[in-house]
Amino acid sequence: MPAASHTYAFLGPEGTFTEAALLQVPDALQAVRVPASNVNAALDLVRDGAADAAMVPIENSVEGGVTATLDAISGGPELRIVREVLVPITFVLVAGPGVRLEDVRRISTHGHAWAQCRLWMDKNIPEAEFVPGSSTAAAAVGLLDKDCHYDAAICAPLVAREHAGLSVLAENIGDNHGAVTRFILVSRPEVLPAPTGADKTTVAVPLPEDRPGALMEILDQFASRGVNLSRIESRPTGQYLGHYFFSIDADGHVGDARVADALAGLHRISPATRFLGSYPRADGQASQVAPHTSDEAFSAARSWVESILSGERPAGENGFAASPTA
Ligand SMILES: O=C(O)C(=O)C[C@]1(C(=O)O)C=C[C@@H](O)C=C1
Repeated sequence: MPAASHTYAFLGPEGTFTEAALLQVPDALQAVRVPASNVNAALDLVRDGAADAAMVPIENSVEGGVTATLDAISGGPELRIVREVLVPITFVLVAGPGVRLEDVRRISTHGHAWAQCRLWMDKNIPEAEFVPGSSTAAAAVGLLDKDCHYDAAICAPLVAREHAGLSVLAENIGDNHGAVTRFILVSRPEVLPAPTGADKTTVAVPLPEDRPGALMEILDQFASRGVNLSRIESRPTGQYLGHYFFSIDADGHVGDARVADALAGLHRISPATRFLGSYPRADGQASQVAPHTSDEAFSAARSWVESILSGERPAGENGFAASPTA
């Protein structure tokens, strides 16, 4: 993990939910924080060595995966997820001075924010037109520009509080009041956080082509080793029509024997599988491990095979038959 004097990039500008996620990382409070205009730009700062790590959104409880992030970390020079952060999401509708709710037609925000306020919009501003913004905060700050071509923005309450020129037209406009976005802190590939017992592992697995049951085989690598999946999404690789990869979050750490064995299985099936990191779960929830998938069970199984190969008398050679002297 980067030390306190390091540099963190994030999807900016100041006031994004991504910045709120970064501010949950204790090191980041004293560090240099560099806002980037999009997810790719934030990750490139890490790849180029200009930042030690970048905070980017990956998943929202209402709208699902942030495809810009899923795609950006799965291609290009390798990166590693070193931490995840959860942020509760609350939206406000803001406008410049003198604008009334009934005047609002064109509204700018991030696509994921717009998707989380659809029902409120249908009910309150049915004629609303979405103007895509690079982030919620960028859309809000854009209202202060004299050439702004939209009437209002959807952003975090904090942004409205920090800019005197913005007034709140409506509060709590998200359709799901329990919405949460998950963010990841991404570093260069040499970083691997130690196992904690409550970890998550992320991989990108290209689907082998023209192979019936390939997805079943991929899923079976996890299922047969007792590894739970918390997210699986298919994304086009972009190479040609019909070529997909799966972005997968699994419970556990690559240092856990069952996870390492599942990853080795994935690599046999799909050699271009990309390991994207093992890192502590934000909710601290420990993985459920069945006795036959524990590290001890894997170690005992390996020793048993090795003893067979070495010609030693394998422990438990008497097998399961009842001993005649028992
Ligand atoms: O625009 C922001 O404030 C962001 O941090 C991005 C983002 C996202 O990508 O989902 C983060 C949280 C909200 O769900 C809406 C937008």
